[in-house]
Amino acid sequence: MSQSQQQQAQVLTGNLGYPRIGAGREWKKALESFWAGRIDEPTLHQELTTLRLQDLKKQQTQQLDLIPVGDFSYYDHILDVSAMFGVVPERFNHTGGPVSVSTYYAMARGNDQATACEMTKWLNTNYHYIVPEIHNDTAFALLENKPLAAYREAKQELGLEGKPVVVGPYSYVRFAKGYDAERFAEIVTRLVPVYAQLLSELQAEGVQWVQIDEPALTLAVSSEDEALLQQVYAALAQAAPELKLLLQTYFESVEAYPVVTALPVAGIGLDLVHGYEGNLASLREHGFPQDKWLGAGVIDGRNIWRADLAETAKLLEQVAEFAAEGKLIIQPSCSLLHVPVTAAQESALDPVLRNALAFANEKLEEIATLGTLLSGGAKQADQAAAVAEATRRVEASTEAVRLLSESESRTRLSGSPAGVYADEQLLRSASFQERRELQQQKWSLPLLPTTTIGSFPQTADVRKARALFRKGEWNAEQYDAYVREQIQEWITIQEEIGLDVLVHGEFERTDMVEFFGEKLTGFAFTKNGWVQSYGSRCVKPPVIYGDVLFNEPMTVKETAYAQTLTSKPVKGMLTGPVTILNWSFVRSDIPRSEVSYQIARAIRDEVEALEQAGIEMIQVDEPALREGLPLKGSKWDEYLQWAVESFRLATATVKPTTQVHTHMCYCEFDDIIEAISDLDADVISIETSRSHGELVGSFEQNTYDKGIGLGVYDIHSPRVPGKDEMLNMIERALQVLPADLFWVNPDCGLKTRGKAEVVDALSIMVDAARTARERVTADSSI
Ligand SMILES: CN1c2c(nc(N)[nH]c2=O)NC[C@@H]1CNc1ccc(C(=O)N[C@@H](CCC(=O)N[C@@H](CCC(=O)N[C@@H](CCC(=O)O)C(=O)O)C(=O)O)C(=O)O)cc1
Ligand SMILES: N[C@@H](CCS)C(=O)O
Ligand SMILES: [Zn+2]
Repeated sequence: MSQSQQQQAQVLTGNLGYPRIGAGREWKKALESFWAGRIDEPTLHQELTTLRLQDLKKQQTQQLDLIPVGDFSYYDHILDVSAMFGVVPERFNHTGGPVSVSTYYAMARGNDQATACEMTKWLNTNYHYIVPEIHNDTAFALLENKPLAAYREAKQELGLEGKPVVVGPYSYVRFAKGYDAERFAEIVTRLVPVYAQLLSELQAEGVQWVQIDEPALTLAVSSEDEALLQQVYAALAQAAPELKLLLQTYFESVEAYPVVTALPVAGIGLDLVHGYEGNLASLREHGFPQDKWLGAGVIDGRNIWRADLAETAKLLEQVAEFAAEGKLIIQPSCSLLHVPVTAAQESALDPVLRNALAFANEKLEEIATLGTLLSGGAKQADQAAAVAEATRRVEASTEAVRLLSESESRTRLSGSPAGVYADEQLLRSASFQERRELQQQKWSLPLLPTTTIGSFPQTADVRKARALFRKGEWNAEQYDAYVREQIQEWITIQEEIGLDVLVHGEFERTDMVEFFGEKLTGFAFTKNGWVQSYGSRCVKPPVIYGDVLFNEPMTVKETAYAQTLTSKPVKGMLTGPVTILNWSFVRSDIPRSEVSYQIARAIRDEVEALEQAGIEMIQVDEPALREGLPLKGSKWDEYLQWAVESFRLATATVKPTTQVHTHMCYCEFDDIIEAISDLDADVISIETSRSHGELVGSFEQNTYDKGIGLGVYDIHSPRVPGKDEMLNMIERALQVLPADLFWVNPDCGLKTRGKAEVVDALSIMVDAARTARERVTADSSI
């Protein structure tokens, strides 16, 4: 939109963040080439600059008023803030000045000298950020002004008046670790001058709008924090009075709404999709300040369905009532980092479904259309017709998708209606104590049994084999034979290493969710619907558009084959219903709980099929159970009830001697320990090592009374830890947990690692477990 049009417009349009991976995952390829030494640093900069500018040009074509700059990253945007403010842990030996690319990547991935910084889930998403390590006395300094550099580049190269984006001080410190909770306000206050400098430099450059992301404002905000926020934002407003600060919240409704909306900023961004009820209730109860812009997040940044633009326009009109004339910004509900780049490449998809999809680019089109519609003007009739047409298309495609799904499932989905399951479907037939004895007799495992989490390296070779199969150059027999070879090789390796419970290695799987989705009814798959999960690792979430149904056994062939190769137990490996749900793009016409129960019934069929095939140790992974936890505590009980019930529905019908395992990673466990215990799994393996043993602490305060494996080494780093390091982890855990319930395992699956490092690390792990075993046995015989 031109400057003069903008002046006349009654509303602005904006974006909050754009996927950084590129439509063809160019970003991932550039990063991985650099890490592998295939390209040098100048080439990395060049390739990422090209991509960054392309992304901005794409947004420019939509003629949005507020286009974010500085949201692009070389790895993670929280790590960018840490690098920018000199929050570099001592072990990386940073001696001042801007953080180098090698130190930046060492913080993210670790190197020979130093372990990586911890990584954890970004609120309730499948995106993982690098956790800032802040100590009580950390000194902050603005080592470089990244948003300013991004703004200058966009202006020089594209003539774009960008909107720099930065995570705000309150959220940055809340999502950091390493300081005492009572020092929180002091640390945030210490950061203020640095933010003030950053903003005043932007102001001096002539920047108009700055987006400050404060998603932590959707979490519980204490009264002390309210006072802190007032001080912080007063200081920032004073430092850069000419800047228009857009205080952006997302993923839920704002807490402390009256305080937040009274902060001295130019605009407040609200999520009107995932925070719809709460934010609308606050708008109704408290109104909206007439001196501020209201950023209306009406286009869903977390799902991939086209918006019903007529409905959205109605919502916008309703919301516009609260804002002063001409002070509305139409936006996505959050950054578009969480959706794929474009649906335009999905030509292989059923046209019915393809028509129903909107990825990042299509969402920006939707925003632009809404902007034109709400801005009025001479072409309003044309625009209304365009919106009506878009709406008709959505309605038609939604109806078509429903019919498509129903025709597949109508005759097959029978039994209890979702959510109403009898106890025999949800409860194991014996208590954990009874099962434990029976299982000990059956399995005769040594004290501190060793195992892994499921996957072994998905090498280039494994991926190539799958690609050949997909392209039709290999037939199913050739591909199966290749997978069997891999299984055989790794069963031998596991036996040689001396692990107690083996796995088949998951070589046949692209991804732990996509693989199951491909075999169930109700799922569709994109070709290029990639989303960043962490660093250069991407996932392609399946699309659940219909009722989910089991068709035929999905994992029995490979698992049973692996079991024929060894006398040691082979653990079956499944993904749990809540994780399949949370890592998919889910239909929005029925409650998520219902979809979860549908998946649970399908997984139960698989659990039973494995058991019938003689696989009597079965792991049902639920790494996304915690991620799905609502951000508001008031919504936890409802979620946990159906999430736990789904897991039990999937697993409870097995024999008492069948050992059910589960696994979780990348998350805090303290606050859901009770729910984890309610899953009634016989053994849980969890990630611990990247949090440097802190998680063990959460078990100190809680009495978890079932089998538990605490990860003893970080699988995200190529670094192979020494035996003493692992032994320390084990012995630290044994101070808290009874030895006869304790298992020894890595943090998570090993699919991202190379063969040599896995063999080394697991051999050391088994050695460490043996030593720990000897010590425990010696101690107990004294
Ligand atoms: C445990 N984790 C998972 C999360 N979410 C999931 N949905 N799945 C998970 O496992 N969230 C939390 C963590 C995040 N961890 C990871 C770990 C590893 C990855 C990863 O390795 N991603 C791969 C993509 C995996 C995949 O689908 N591979 C396909 C190959 C796809 C591909 O690249 N094809 C090529 C062509 C290949 C050729 O011709 O040679 C192409 O399209 O260009 C496969 O195996 O077949 C990644 O590469 O990023 C993700 C999350
Ligand atoms: N079984 C899976 C769990 C990842 S969370 C794996 O090993 O990759
Ligand atoms: Zn895991």
